[in-house]
Amino acid sequence: MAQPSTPVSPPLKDELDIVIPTIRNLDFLEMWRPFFQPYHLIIVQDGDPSKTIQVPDGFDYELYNRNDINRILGPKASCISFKDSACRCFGFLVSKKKYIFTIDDDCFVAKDPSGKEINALAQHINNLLTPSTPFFFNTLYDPFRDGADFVRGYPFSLREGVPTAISHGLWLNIPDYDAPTQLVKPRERNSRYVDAVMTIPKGTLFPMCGMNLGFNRELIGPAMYFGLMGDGQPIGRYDDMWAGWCTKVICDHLSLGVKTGLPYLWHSKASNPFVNLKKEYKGIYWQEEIIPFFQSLALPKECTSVQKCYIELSKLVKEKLGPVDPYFQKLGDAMVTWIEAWEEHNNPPAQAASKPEPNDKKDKPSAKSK
Ligand SMILES: O=c1ccn([C@@H]2O[C@H](COP(=O)(O)OP(=O)(O)O[C@H]3O[C@@H](CO)[C@H](O)[C@H]3O)[C@@H](O)[C@H]2O)c(=O)[nH]1
Ligand SMILES: [Mn+2]
Repeated sequence: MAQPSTPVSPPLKDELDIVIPTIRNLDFLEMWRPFFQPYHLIIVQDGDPSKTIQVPDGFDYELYNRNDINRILGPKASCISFKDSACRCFGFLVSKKKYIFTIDDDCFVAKDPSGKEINALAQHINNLLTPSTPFFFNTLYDPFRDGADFVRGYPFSLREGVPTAISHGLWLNIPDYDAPTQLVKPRERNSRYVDAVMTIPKGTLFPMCGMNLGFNRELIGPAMYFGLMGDGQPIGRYDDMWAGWCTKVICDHLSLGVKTGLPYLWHSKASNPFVNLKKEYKGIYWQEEIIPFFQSLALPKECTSVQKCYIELSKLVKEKLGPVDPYFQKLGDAMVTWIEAWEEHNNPPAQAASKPEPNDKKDKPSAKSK
């Protein structure tokens, strides 16, 4: 007699949080319910904290607004952006899980060329649980994928690969273009589905987009700071780019891997290119100085942890980019504040026996699932 099959637990069910920055409603979750419902959500509500964001029933979540961020971080809340999707990194900081998947609230389930709905989360998990190959490019792309392998001439000494820290997914429909490109190509849509995952080679930077992103929080979390953007800042929409450049140079230094390609999701909403231009324009010319800075960066061998790398990076940002604009002095300081906040919430000093238990009411979210 056939044995009843034991239900298979969703992969990393208790080891992964889904972080969503939002200024809108969260109806998009209905389409993701089959894939997301087993997982815990961390919702970072940006903008007016007095606004109530409805979370569809049946999801396990905690929701933080700006009042929570200020209460939980105190003065260190100054490093968390306001009125920019950069606020999502607060969710990375308060998570207690090993893995993070972050997604924008205008991103939906896409279909692959066969018409099958894509479980983007499962693909990110697979990307993160299989090694990367940053030191030698495999021309058949991801060698750890079913039906592929290392090609002839690939050194056997390199075939073990390295741990994967980041999985960068892509988008059908509205591509993540900058404002000038959006302005000249307002109707361009991405319909090209490229069935590939590849490791971004060591020494190569890339424009990391935050709308469909997975990462191993234990390997690279302290460097996933999305910078000072939005309200009160001279720049916006470079949050994920900044985090991508910082994390990539640190991954290269620590021999960790970054993958890009599958999974795709369906990006539905084109933000206003004129508004975006106002947010981006300084970044468009600053990056001509920022990229050579990251490309020429050499972190000392004494930097053996992400935190040490990041603190060293913050010093170099102030020293080398400070002359570009005083903003980078502020950003360098905010990078240090971020690490201090990260350590406070993730590696607190052992509580002396005599000290009272910390009042964890302080760290409670505004709202959470029933
Ligand atoms: O002030 C804000 C604005 C938006 N959000 C939330 O952030 C994401 C992305 O917002 P949106 O989809 O409107 O913007 P896009 O231009 O498509 O975003 C791309 O640019 C990057 C911006 O840095 C972003 O990562 C890319 O996807 C949504 O969830 C909004 O609700 C916010 O929190 N605060
Ligand atoms: Mn969007």
